[in-house]
Amino acid sequence: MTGSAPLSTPFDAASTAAEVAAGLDLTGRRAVVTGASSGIGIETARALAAAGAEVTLAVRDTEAGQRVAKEITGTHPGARLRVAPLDLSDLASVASFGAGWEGPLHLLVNNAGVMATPELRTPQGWELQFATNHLGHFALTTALHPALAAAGGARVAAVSSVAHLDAPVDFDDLHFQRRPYDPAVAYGQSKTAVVLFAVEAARRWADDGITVNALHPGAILTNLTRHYDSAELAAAIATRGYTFKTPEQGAATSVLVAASPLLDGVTGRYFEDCAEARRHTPGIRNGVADHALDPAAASRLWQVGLDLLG
Ligand SMILES: NC(=O)c1ccc[n+]([C@@H]2O[C@H](COP(=O)([O-])OP(=O)(O)OC[C@H]3O[C@@H](n4cnc5c(N)ncnc54)[C@H](O)[C@@H]3O)[C@@H](O)[C@H]2O)c1
Repeated sequence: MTGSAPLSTPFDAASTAAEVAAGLDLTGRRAVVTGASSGIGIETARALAAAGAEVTLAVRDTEAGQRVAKEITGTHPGARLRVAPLDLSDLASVASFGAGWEGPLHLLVNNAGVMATPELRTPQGWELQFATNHLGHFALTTALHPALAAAGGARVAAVSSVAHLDAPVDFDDLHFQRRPYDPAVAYGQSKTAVVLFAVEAARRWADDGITVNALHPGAILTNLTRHYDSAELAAAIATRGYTFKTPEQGAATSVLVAASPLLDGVTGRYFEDCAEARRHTPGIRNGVADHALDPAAASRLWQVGLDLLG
């Protein structure tokens, strides 16, 4: 993030993934979309495939992934889709996905996520939202780094959330062993970690030609919110001044960040509604928190990830 005005594009909150992808020719590009069996991930994969990319749907449930691949091929008969198993909360599964990847990878969309799940921890005892939303994607992206570097000009889109505004990373209690568990704070912390990951990866991988940006897709009714009380959710959305988008609109910023030439060379930034977000000011609808762009926290989190993953 520079001191200059935030980067804008001809697209906005109402734009759809198809509109952002229109005119793009991604023929010959290989893309991975995590969590592409549901919600925003489906529409991200659809738009990238429609633009000619070969898209791997990296999913926990491969039967669901196959159903989505079939449905996308129905709407776009030329779509080139693969389905591969990936469970981000299981490091062996992430390692297996990374080891199985052959050749360059041009576009990686770290889209999968969980929110306020009934299960709170992984078998290692890690807080599940942090482990899935951040650590799993950290492990995946670092495992795929050679493939990204080999692509020349690869892009990583890291799907965060406006919820990052609610919680910096608490380095003294990442897994809620000292403080009472609060699912919303845990989700917010995990999404701050996603932005910090983008900041640090952008810095580390600039010489490899890899750009890494984070984004908030908007508020979209998907399976994500199924563990949440709907009245509580609607109130939280209204308090923030948001209205709901469709999944097609929700995928627009992911497609912009992953593939649009409008963002060539742009790295380490945070986008929302198809534009770079302003620094957050309390009381104003959107923005990115200072705690999510802090280079010292980004560097520290990277080391924490390496230590946790061994
Ligand atoms: N829907 C919203 O309002 C909203 C708002 C802000 C951010 N987001 C973010 O957008 C992304 C997509 O969310 P969505 O709304 O489409 O939700 P969704 O629940 O419809 O999709 C999430 C996907 O992630 C997958 N996933 C969950 N845990 C996984 C794991 N351990 N390994 C692999 N895949 C896993 C799910 O199977 C699903 O396919 C998430 O990162 C979410 O946090 C969503």
